[in-house]
Amino acid sequence: MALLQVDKVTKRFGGLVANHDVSFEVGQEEVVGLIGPNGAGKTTLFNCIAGFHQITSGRVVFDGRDITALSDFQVARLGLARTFQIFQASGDLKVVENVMVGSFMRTGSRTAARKAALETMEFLGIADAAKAMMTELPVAAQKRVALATALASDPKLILLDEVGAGLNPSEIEGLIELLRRIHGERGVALLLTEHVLEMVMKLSHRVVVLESGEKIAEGDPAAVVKDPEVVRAYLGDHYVKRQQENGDA
Ligand SMILES: Nc1ncnc2c1ncn2[C@@H]1O[C@H](COP(=O)(O)OP(=O)(O)OP(=O)(O)O)[C@@H](O)[C@H]1O
Repeated sequence: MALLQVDKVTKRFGGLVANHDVSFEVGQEEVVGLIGPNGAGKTTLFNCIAGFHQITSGRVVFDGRDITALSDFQVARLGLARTFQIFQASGDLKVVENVMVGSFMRTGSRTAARKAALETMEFLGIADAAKAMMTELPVAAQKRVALATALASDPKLILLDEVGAGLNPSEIEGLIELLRRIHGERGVALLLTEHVLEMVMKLSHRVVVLESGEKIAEGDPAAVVKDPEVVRAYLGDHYVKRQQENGDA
């Protein structure tokens, strides 16, 4: 059985339908990309899955359990972690204290939470920054702290909301490597929404495409980016032309 089942999810805000009848699955240890133009409904769908929004209709099943009616906190406790588009770390806290917010999902002990946070930071190569204040870190390091906070909760699945935004090409490469390690060495499944297509293409086993709240395509990343419907709705002809010039198509 799939780790995550999104089953005919619809989310309305008053008269606006942000997600309409969206269904897809994420397998155990799979990496799935969720792409689409601005306003397509990607973040809303994340919020529906993670228990931040009450969905209008449909069902979300995680690890064999119907989580549709659960709160964000209950969902996180079951092993479904997320990062936010804008990282809401507290600037008043040290880096390690931010990461402990994640480890407190698993333990009530401050000592154990601190130990788990430090181990996770070691794994992600940011142990040196443990005592720094969040505000002292550059953007790329803050993204790693966001990942560490999610990973410290010992999740089965992490939802990544535009973690590549604001990073330069070499920082993107570093992030891709890190996500590969989180997936490969920790066996964590990933669902990522991302406008940095290179990340989606390099990491995903499968891609789901949303437009105006509806799923318009799903499949192998290389095939999906050639789908005429996806080109029309999201990528544009210039993307296909550039790929052809690079000999990738
Ligand atoms: N809390 C809300 N109340 C009302 N409308 C909302 C709310 N959140 C999102 N929307 C609307 O739902 C639609 C989908 O927005 P959403 O942020 O999910 O898209 P997105 O695909 O994540 O976009 P982007 O790529 O720009 O982040 C938009 O029309 C947006 O204005």
